[in-house]
Amino acid sequence: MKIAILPGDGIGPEVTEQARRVLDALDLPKLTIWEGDVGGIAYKRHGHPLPQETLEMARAADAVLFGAVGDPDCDDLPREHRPEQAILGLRSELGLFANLRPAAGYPGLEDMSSLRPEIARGIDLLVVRELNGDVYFGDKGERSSDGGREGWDAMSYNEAEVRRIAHTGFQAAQKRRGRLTSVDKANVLETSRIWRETVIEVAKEYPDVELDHMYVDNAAMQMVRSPGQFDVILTGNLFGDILSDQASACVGSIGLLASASMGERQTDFGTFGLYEPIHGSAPDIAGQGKANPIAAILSLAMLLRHSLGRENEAGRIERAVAKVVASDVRGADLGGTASTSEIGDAVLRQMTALA
Ligand SMILES: NC(=O)C1=CN([C@@H]2O[C@H](COP(=O)(O)OP(=O)(O)OC[C@H]3O[C@@H](n4cnc5c(N)ncnc54)[C@H](O)[C@@H]3O)[C@@H](O)[C@H]2O)C=CC1
Ligand SMILES: CC(C)CC(=O)C(=O)O
Ligand SMILES: [Mg+2]
Repeated sequence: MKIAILPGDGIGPEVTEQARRVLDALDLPKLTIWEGDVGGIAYKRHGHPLPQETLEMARAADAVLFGAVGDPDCDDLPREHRPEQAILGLRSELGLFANLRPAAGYPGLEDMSSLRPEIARGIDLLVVRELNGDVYFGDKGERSSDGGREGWDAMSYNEAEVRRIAHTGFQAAQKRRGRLTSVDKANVLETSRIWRETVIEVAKEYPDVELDHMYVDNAAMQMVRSPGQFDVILTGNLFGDILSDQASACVGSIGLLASASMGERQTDFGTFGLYEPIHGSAPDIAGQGKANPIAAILSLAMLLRHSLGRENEAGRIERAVAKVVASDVRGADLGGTASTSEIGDAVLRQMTALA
């Protein structure tokens, strides 16, 4: 089993270090771990945010554990050299079109939700976000116009792209509570009209899944009004990016939500994937020991489950995390004083207790 760890920038290395401690504590046999540069640090060391060597390492692995990229020092670089291009490049080069972002409330954490506790208690949803298309990958540029400089980013989806992510969404709903909400903006966007019609076509293959459609503006409102109504949310790259950050505040903190990015490639142990917290490099708290490493640790659990077939270990990590989250060991994001490494220590202690 080969895991490539790409810590990246800002709090990326801080949270990834705690996930690495958890991985080491599992003492898995026949595991090889590689580490590579990505993002702003890679640009500074190698002149490119996604060096060829890093991409090849990711390709050769069974799974990638990713931290975060983004560095204010790089804000003025041309787009192709900015750190964020590295994660977009990995997602497209590795064919990772399906981004799974689970968001579920934790008993004992309702007080930290941005919602009233009785509303927060009902959250148990999965955002299935398309990851290889939409405005992030469309034609883009800058031109002069009568109104000064004009930027554009083309939004597009074709039927094949929608179909494959729709299958992921329906199959996820079958394994959960059998409900799928497709989120679009079909009242005004051509992209969304194709999206909606294609999802309706695919739905015929999943008669056991209850499908509904929601415009994204309403979905954002419903997410804070009554998030318990959602089971699986199927949506595009941009809307999924935004709604999943919003879901994290409903749960309690962006430092809690993990994600899996999957494609079609099978490994000897499962499906190849890249696993990362949903948050970014958080330059505002980087280097201060304030980052919550739970999202990175839960990303490792997803990696073990989906790419390495290690359900027992994944479950053990998740149970340990639930105990820590329900305890008084909380970071600043959850109103506490525990540092990044103290939260890591607490997870390791719970893992030992559960062994
Ligand atoms: N996949 C990736 O690598 C991503 C990279 N980014 C990049 O990260 C940089 C910062 O972006 P922002 O918009 O500020 O988003 P962000 O997610 O890095 O931070 C948003 C807010 O949440 C807080 N936060 C984030 N993670 C936390 C954690 N684990 N524990 C406690 N608090 C946490 C931050 O301190 C900040 O106040 C930018 O360069 C952005 O492009 C943003 C999102 C994803
Ligand atoms: C750098 C962004 C494209 C990534 C992001 O915000 C995300 O995937 O959540
Ligand atoms: Mg995001």
